[in-house]
Amino acid sequence: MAVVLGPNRYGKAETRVVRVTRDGGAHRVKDVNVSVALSGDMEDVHLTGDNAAVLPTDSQKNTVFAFAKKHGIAAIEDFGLLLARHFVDSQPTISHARVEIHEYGWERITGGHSFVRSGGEVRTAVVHGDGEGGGESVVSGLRDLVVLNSTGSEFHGFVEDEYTTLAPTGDRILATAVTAQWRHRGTDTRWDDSYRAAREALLMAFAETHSLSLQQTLFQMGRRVLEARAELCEVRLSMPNKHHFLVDLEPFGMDNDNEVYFAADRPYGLIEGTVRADDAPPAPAAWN
Ligand SMILES: O=c1[nH]c(=O)c2[nH]c(=O)[nH]c2[nH]1
Repeated sequence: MAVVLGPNRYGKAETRVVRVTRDGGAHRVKDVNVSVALSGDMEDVHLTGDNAAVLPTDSQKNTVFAFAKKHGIAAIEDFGLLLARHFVDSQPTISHARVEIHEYGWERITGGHSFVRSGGEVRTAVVHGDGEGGGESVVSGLRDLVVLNSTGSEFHGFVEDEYTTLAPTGDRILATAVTAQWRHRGTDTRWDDSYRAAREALLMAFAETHSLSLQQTLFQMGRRVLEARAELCEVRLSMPNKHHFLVDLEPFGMDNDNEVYFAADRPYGLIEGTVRADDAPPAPAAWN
């Protein structure tokens, strides 16, 4: 039996960078978490310990900080593309770069330099690049977008076996924390506009769908994003069903007309799916 090296990659994960841009007294803050993973000519380092092809992960981290200073951080997709191109184009031993960036939003409170962390959600981007002339792909998205409908949600007509105790309902709370990724057809995109519109489409679809299941809501959310944005071709959604159970108040002589709920944190149903345009090109590296 011969033993061979399989697919591999390496890089500095989770470099946390805060970039302050000072326009006079009005500051702007970009708060990001950058993970780089490089691959290429890495047989020797694994098989013999020869590091001649290895750009240290420490240098990768330093590059992230230096690029934040030199180029600033515009849309995280732009910053990811800059870094991916740099690593592949400057290093003969590196043929592919993956850069994943998470962004934490800050809103100005008052004056020029006081901020409050906005929402709980995190904006995400994954960029893959093979260097100049090679393929590039971008997947954008968000995590932890927490939403709740206090009515407009039903769940009934489901399978009932000998273990089913769930009562059908015509009116329940529907709540979830959306993780979504959407893939771009190309890289010539106004990333911030695209992100804002996709996020808005997700929210509007969640709010406006009279839901018969979280699965149905999921499909409507993905569909709305694709219908709103021609530059996008596929949406992947992962949504925990954050169950809210009506509390039995009868022992206290009170009724409960959908007013008092117990918000359970676990277990939760986990509803996941992708919604695709029927002309979507084959999925690129950033998607998988
Ligand atoms: O929207 C729902 N989908 C399910 O598949 C499911 N299963 C369950 O117990 N409650 C729910 N709700």
